[in-house]
Amino acid sequence: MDDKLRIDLGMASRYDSRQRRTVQSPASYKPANSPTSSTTSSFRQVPEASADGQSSPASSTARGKPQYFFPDSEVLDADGSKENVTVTVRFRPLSQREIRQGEEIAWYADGDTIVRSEHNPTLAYAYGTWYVLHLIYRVFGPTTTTRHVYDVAAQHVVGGAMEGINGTIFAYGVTSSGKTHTMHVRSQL
Ligand SMILES: Nc1ncnc2c1ncn2[C@@H]1O[C@H](COP(=O)(O)OP(=O)(O)OP(=O)(O)O)[C@@H](O)[C@H]1O
Repeated sequence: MDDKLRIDLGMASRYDSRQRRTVQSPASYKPANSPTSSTTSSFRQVPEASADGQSSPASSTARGKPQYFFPDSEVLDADGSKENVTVTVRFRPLSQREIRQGEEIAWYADGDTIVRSEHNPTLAYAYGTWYVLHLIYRVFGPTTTTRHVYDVAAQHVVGGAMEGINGTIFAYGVTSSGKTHTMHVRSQL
């Protein structure tokens, strides 16, 4: 990743705790080719492979045997309306130090849903683009307040938790990309 790309990726997910009963503990998840175990989304149960490599019917799965769940792309809408995991991208402004050092913006928020390369405008990630297996939901520019990011990207997950719906919000990005600022700093809302 370009070291001048200053983005902070937040991912929020929610799902009804009633569905949770059908899912094994995280240790038994086996997401297909997922770069991170925390990017769980909607899952479909895949018939467990028998010892000879053939799939056995789900109904023959013995109690206590591990069950594996894979991301099910079929449940995802192009508009993300059925997606339980969303990715939001937040750009922070260049710091004074970076400005002094002559660093430049490499990527920017082009509207609410597009991340575009400053150097190659034809290169962009747009709403609906798969990014680390999930859909970019919203893109926030450097003037966006943390309060607004929270309202758009996180409040519904927090509200869901109050109603008993499991949810996770986390931020990831390179060092100094703004994870703590986004997730923690109340005084800078
Ligand atoms: N949206 C923003 N607007 C203004 N300043 C910001 C913004 N995001 C981050 N900063 C500033 O950038 C610096 C780095 O941010 P922060 O500490 O949140 O990064 P981090 O991703 O948590 O870093 P690390 O991974 O090293 O812990 C801080 O000084 C912070 O105040």
